Amino acid sequence: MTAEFNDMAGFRALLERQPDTDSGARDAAAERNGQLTKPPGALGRLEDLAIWYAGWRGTATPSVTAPQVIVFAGNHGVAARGVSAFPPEVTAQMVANFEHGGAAINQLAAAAGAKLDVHALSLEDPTDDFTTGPAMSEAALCTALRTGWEAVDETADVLIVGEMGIGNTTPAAALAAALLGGEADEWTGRGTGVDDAGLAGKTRVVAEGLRLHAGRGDGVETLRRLGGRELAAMAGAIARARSLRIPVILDGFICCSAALTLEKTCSGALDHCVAGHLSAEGAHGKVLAALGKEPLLSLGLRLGEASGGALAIPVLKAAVACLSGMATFAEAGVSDG
Ligand SMILES: O=C(O)c1ccc[n+]([C@@H]2O[C@H](COP(=O)([O-])O)[C@@H](O)[C@H]2O)c1
Ligand SMILES: Cc1cc2nc[nH]c2cc1C
Repeated sequence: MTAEFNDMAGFRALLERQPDTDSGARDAAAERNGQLTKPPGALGRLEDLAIWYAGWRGTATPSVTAPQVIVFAGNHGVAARGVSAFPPEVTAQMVANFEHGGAAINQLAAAAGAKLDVHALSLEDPTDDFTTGPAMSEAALCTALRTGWEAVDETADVLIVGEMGIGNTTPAAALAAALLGGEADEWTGRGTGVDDAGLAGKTRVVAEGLRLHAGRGDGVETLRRLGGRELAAMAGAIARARSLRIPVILDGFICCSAALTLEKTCSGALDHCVAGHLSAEGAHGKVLAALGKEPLLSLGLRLGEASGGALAIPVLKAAVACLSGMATFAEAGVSDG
């Protein structure tokens, strides 16, 4: 569907009038969970996960049958500053690889029974280098937000968003630093594998960006100044999923920094999201802590492209299958405690 906003003010207004969880369905799911044939709490975090999902889907006995994974790709002016171990042309090359089925996410999405969509955002036109000015105009930001918004399949029952963008751990670090505070070096890491000199240069680039843009506006304005097209598209898709009451599994550091811009614009904007995994990029854990989200998995991944989110789909499916499919003590004739 066509997005319901034309400018940043319209997007902010939309974030403020998003639907909330269905507390009746959530409470009914919690009630049902308490009657299932297991000691109380014995399924650990799977129980909270399934109850959370039930609330967003509006039923005490939901199912997960239509997961959608979307990978957004973008290029970054700041990549010219030598912040990545790989050259910018790899972004478009990897998009071709996604389209030919050769990337990790093709296998992970298929293994999880998810549909995979890929959206490349103006790869031939990188964002502006944020050390010299804002990364994007308002129009460019809104075009990217709308790409994300319109990419969400209304019939999906869980959404995973991820990204591909050489250099994008630099804007992700800059966004996290600008919105959460602290020095640049607390937020930069090796990304695709920069060496010590590369990491030092990347940290200087983030510090330059912070001097120019930190404290100049809310999450959406900071996204315009320090973000990138694929980050904005992820934010737009996360917001659209909320409007459709589609729960979201977040991916790694770049995905969560993009999501953070929504939370900083409108508190509670990520209530329909869970953290799929903990990335090996060190600052990811700090972003998740700031968001109050505990990752479902911790497998040492630092790939992006929605990989950690996709890996969490089977965990969600299993949690929801238990909630909806298990027998109660009464049904099974098992004595409760
Ligand atoms: O998801 C993560 O936590 C993650 C951590 C490190 C790297 N990446 C991926 O690597 C690329 C960014 O790394 P870099 O070094 O080019 O900034 C981008 O395509 C991301 O998908 C992703
Ligand atoms: C090869 C490659 C694949 C990726 N997938 C996500 N980010 C990536 C970065 C590189 C360099």
